[in-house]
Amino acid sequence: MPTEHLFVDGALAAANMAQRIAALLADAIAARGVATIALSGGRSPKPVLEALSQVALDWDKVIVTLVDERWVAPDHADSNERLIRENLLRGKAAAARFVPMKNDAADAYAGQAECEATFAALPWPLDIILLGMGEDGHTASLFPEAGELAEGLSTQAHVLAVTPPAAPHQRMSLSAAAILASRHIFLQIGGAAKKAVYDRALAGGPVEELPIRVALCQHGVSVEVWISQ
Ligand SMILES: O=C1O[C@H](COP(=O)(O)O)[C@@H](O)[C@H](O)[C@H]1O
Repeated sequence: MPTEHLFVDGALAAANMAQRIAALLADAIAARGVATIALSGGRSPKPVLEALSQVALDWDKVIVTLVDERWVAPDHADSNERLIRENLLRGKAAAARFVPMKNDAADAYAGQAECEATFAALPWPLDIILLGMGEDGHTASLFPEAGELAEGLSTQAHVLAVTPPAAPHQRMSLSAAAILASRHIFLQIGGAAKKAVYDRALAGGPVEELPIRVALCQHGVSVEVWISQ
């Protein structure tokens, strides 16, 4: 069972979560000299990224990367890299090393081999993976009904290119195996609709129906779920 943190206020959840993440990053630096965190994009992480950017930490020893990316230019409004650069990699956190998923390939499929080489060179297991979840139960870019879902759930590669069935842009996503090659998984759940999906995912069923079950229905990695209204 995941550990649940319940908040009525999203800002309070973000502030507490940032402190918890910073403490784990500091522990990792103390233990191994380096800390690694892979972050989600979308709307949910912005407040926690802003809070984290103001925390005092040996940020020059922190590697920041993504759990998924939309295959758009890094200055595009939908770019997850842009979200991280604008909200986390500033202030105290400006010294962190950012490893992008997006490269210069024309599409995500053409960029997959280079991205895999980049991710294979990271120090696994990653210390923290911060997941989001869509109301369709997708996490990272492991979408229900995507043509690449079976591959994403079974491959031992770190990343794969994905075409979402009902969302814009080709994606690059961590595989299920890479998500579970981590020391701590955090999941952000905001609002009643996502909470209902989360409850359904916890109740059990096929991972293909709600891919967030990759993180929730396993016993190898500790999972903290941060829930706000
Ligand atoms: O497309 C994506 O969606 C999920 C959820 O995003 P949110 O806007 O509902 O928070 C996100 O976790 C993922 O990284 C992103 O690429």
